Amino acid sequence: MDKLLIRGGRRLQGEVSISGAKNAALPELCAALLTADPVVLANVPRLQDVATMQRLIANMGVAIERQSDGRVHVNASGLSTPEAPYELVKTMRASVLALGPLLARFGEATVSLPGGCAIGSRPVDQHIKGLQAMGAEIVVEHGYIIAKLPAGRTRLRGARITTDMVTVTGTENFLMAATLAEGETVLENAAQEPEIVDLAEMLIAMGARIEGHGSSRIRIVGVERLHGCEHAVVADRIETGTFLCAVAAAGGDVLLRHARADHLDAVIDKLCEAGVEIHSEAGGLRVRSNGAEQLKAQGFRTTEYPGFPTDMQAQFMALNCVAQGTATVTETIFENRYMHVDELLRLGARIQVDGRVAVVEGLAGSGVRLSGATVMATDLRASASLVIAGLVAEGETVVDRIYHLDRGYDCMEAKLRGIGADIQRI
Ligand SMILES: CC(=O)N[C@H]1[C@@H](OP(=O)(O)OP(=O)(O)OC[C@H]2O[C@@H](n3ccc(=O)[nH]c3=O)[C@H](O)[C@@H]2O)O[C@H](CO)[C@@H](O)[C@@H]1O
Ligand SMILES: C=C(OP(=O)(O)O)C(=O)O
Repeated sequence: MDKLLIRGGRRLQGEVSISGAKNAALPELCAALLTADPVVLANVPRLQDVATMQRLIANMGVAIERQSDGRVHVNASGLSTPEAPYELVKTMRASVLALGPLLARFGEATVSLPGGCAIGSRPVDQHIKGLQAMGAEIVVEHGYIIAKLPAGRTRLRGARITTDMVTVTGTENFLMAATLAEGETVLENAAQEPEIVDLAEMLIAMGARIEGHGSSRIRIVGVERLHGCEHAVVADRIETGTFLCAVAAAGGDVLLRHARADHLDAVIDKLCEAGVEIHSEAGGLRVRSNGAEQLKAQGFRTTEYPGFPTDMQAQFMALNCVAQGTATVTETIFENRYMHVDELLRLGARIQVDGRVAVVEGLAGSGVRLSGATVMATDLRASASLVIAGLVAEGETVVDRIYHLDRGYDCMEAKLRGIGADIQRI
């Protein structure tokens, strides 16, 4: 099983190319199931979840092929099996995104309850409730969501859907399902993440009638059919934020090519308050830092977009561990997203967790540094936080179970090595 060996203490210098967003590419691959025409997705990141989604879609009888230039061609004209079996979805939350498109185009879908990061119980009750409001008959049996249209109906019907909480993949499922439904669907309390906007733009390019994406109220008027399109996946704001934290902690001067500051305001504001220099320039985002010793730890509270993303909580916490002062972090989205804390403690971090609140006492100025050790990745962003900690720890850090990291980062260690980190896969 692969591990990462990191020798800490190197400054980071040069350029990194930010890949397409995992959390946009995955729904967009599912959106290709909504049409029998060819769809081409460009800027698709090379990562395990995308490979899993490709297998899942191919298993339905769909032609799907990745080209060497990062384009993925999908042709769902021959889709024969509207099913997502457990074996293929157990590692990936986003597999639930097959439900809306399959139901909308074929009137039936059988999708295993999804896996993904074990950061909370992560039910899909809102997805089911919303699709039921659109006329689907749904039962959950033997670990599968089995959905179909009632006898005599060929299309979902538009509905007003108000979810109990803001849900990203829930909003994406309803958005995709509603494009082919009869009549108007209004999504209240919709997620506003850039990945939702990117998906909506792709659907509009396929002929969908959508307005309000990027706000909490999205209106969709269903059409009878969608056509093919070519769409480029938006840059990954979480990969961007991860590299910003890595450079902030290790110190250095790096250009993040293709990165978009406008999708990461909450994180960039905190990094600037900490003392990191970040500005947009031709081709991307420039980050400069004199290293964590010079930075001030920052408190934050994770919330839905445009607030501080839960997917950046672990990486920013690693930075706080080595900065000056004490900071309070509150995780409001997932009830079990502090699994990196025990591993950071193994490296010598000072963190106390009480429920959803973590108090981090930064080591800068204390005369003590993080010291390299063997740690275990427990989920995707936890893995990234351990890599950041390893970049600044004294001596060697070995991060075990990096299959979590490979789920969601495109060649992370190669990109870090390219800017001077001493990191290798063993
Ligand atoms: C593939 C993908 O895009 N994953 C992202 C997506 O996950 P995902 O879409 O799974 O997260 P949600 O936005 O749905 O979850 C938000 C909260 O709502 C709860 N909930 C959600 C749906 C539901 O039916 N019932 C329910 O109780 C969840 O348990 C969680 O506490 O958004 C999360 C929040 O920004 C990110 O951390 C994930 O990276
Ligand atoms: C939690 C994440 O992914 P997933 O929803 O796919 O588990 C993530 O991307 O940080």
